[in-house]
Amino acid sequence: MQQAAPILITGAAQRIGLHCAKRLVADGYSVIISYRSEHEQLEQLTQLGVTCIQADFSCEASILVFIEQIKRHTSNLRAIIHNASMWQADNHPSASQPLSQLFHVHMLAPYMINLACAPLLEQSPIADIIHISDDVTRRGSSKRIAYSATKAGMDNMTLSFAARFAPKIKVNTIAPALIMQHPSDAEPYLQQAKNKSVMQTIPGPNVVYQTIKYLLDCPYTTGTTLTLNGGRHLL
Ligand SMILES: NC(=O)C1=CN([C@@H]2O[C@H](COP(=O)(O)OP(=O)(O)OC[C@H]3O[C@@H](n4cnc5c(N)ncnc54)[C@H](OP(=O)(O)O)[C@@H]3O)[C@@H](O)[C@H]2O)C=CC1
Ligand SMILES: Nc1nc2c(c(=O)[nH]1)N=C([C@H](O)[C@@H](O)CO)CN2
Repeated sequence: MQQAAPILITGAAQRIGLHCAKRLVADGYSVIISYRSEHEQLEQLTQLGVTCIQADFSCEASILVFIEQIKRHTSNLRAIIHNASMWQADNHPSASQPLSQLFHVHMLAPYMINLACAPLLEQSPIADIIHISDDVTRRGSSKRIAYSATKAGMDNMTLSFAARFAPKIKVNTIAPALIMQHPSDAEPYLQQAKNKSVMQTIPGPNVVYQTIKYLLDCPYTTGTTLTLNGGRHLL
């Protein structure tokens, strides 16, 4: 009897991806994650039965290696969630480095993985690709031009892949604003961030999981961006 098709979530050894991987396991899904660097949570994920595959998407060759590892591990997939990301500023000695690095992780890796793994998704009666983008693409970012531009490229890929893969595979974007803080974030920064939305809160990672579950469960939503920004666009 074929095992339930796993869900692949990239960059899930910490923070939002880790929370969503654990919730997917708790909800009965088989889960594969990618991770770039070692995290203490990897042992707990492994004990939960999660397959953890090391991958650095900053070069094409390592993306290809990762794809081969996925194909060796499973012949089918329920969903792919492209969560891996760097919140990188533009102030780098090499002018090209931020855009090149962020292009690889936010666009080239999802593009290559989607094309190569579509046949695995098509083995599932219902299949999803979810790009985790950022609400910042609505306005751009003066300090993170490369980050915002490559996330916008991811948004556009949602439209193209949704048209290409329908009706077997749904393709959607989740566009969060501030979801969870960093340990280094000071209270004045956090209060300033809360004031940027009418909801005046930092919701935590479960709102992303709730949105993922909606997309997994809804058979009719594709080519859509679901915004999780507390109403920032209203201010
Ligand atoms: N946190 C928030 O408030 C918001 C998050 N988002 C988006 O939500 C998603 C999850 O956010 P968050 O959990 O904070 O993300 P993180 O910044 O924690 O990044 C998630 C993972 O991506 C991995 N990663 C980074 N670069 C690469 C690479 N080149 N190859 C492979 N993996 C890589 C990191 O690995 P490593 O641990 O080795 O660095 C990290 O574990 C992201 O796409 C983010 O852009 C959008 C808006 C707000
Ligand atoms: N890869 C990441 N992208 C983003 C992060 C993050 O921590 N990692 N955080 C944000 C927040 O909205 C920003 O306010 C800083 O926490 C945006 N994207």
